[in-house]
Amino acid sequence: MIEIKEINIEQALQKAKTKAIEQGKRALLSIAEPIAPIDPILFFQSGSQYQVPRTFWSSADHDFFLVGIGNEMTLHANNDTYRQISVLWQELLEHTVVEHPFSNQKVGPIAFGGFPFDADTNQYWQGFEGSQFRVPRFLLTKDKDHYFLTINVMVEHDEDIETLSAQLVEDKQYLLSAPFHPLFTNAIASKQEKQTEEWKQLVRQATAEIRENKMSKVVLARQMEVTYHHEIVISQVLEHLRREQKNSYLFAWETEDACFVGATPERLVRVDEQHLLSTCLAGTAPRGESAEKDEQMGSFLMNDQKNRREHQFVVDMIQEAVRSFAENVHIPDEPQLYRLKNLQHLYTPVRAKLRDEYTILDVVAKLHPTPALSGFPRLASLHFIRKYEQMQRGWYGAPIGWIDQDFNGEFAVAIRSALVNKSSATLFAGCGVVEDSDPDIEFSETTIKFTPMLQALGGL
Ligand SMILES: C=C(O[C@H]1C=CC=C(C(=O)O)[C@@H]1O)C(=O)O
Ligand SMILES: [Mg+2]
Repeated sequence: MIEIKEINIEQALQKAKTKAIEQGKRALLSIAEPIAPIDPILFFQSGSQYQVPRTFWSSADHDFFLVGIGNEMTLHANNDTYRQISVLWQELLEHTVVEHPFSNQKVGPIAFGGFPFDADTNQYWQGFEGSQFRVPRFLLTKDKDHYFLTINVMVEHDEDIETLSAQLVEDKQYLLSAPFHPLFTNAIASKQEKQTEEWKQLVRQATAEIRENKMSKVVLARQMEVTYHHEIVISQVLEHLRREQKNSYLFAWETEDACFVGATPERLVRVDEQHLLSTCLAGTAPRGESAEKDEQMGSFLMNDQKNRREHQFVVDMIQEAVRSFAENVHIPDEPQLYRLKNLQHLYTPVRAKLRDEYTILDVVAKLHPTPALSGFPRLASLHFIRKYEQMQRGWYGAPIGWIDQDFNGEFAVAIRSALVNKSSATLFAGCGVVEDSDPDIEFSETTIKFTPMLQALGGL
């Protein structure tokens, strides 16, 4: 059995080598095969053995996972990031040999990555400069009950195929059969919310500027620093998030010494064969302790003018943007409730048919940042954030997701997240400030928004 697969890998490698010789440039080989069921988090954990960057993605219903081990190729763009990533991806695909028969599955060449919140500031986190998309060497796809392993490997014109093939088979076997390492709880050493009084003062300043008509809404973020007694184990964090944060995308993006990880409820856009799904998610209330209280909180949220306004800015903007490149746009008139473990939000789905001349990256470029993350109007609110917010957003609040070779894919907005660095973590939370925002209420809204990550990291 194994022998047959080895021969297949060798044959495929040979094909890629021939392409590399023909094109005078190394070629990417992408081969995929069905595999026995394996837990995506276990697969992610197995990758820690190799000290290579890992990536993790789960859809909000936790039915679809993409887990990457290693970094075979990075697409990196600093300027004109959306277009550049699109061009780099197309170029790479032209040098790719795809060997698998699964046309309806999300396997083969897939790039997973993110954009910075504000590409125009150059205030990046270390290791998260610009926009980066990664084609992992090993990619696990779990689509409901179907499991696949893709191997992506760059092949040189003079590649030693026998050696490379043996290495790939050995690594693959390790990754698919690694033992489960027991998880432990990260113990918290210290916790500090940054500049809380200054932050409330900034909310006051924002409401004042809104009343002066300088803008209508601005989303202000704050951060919390937490340190632990041990190095944080990302698979442990993901396991906790998978258990506790239903209705949320799970993501992790590792660099050499950091990891950006989170569980966000906010879809930016999904495109599947030009079927577009976007989401307006803004306006927040806590969950009630009893069913009755929860209902009360929900109906308060549905009827609260402040939250409805916060939400409507997002609906209006996304509606206008989607209409500019799609047909058959469907948007319900009224929002509904989107319930999470610690919070409930106002939610409006947007469905449309993307015109053929556009791809998901055009949509991301146009939608980000929505008024759920910057405010409205976009430029005035971004100006306020750039000038006054006392932190670097980096990839927080920015699009994170994946694209396949046909430009199908999905992007979430990276909120409810943390930047983890060995034994410390920076958590992020923001909220929409409108004319009648109360600084104390906005402050407690952001406090609740820290909770999911704080719990997952072991800090509560
Ligand atoms: C900016 C965040 O949330 C946004 C998404 C949903 C609801 C929001 C709100 O009600 O303020 C925010 O716009 C965050 O969680 O960091
Ligand atoms: Mg809010």
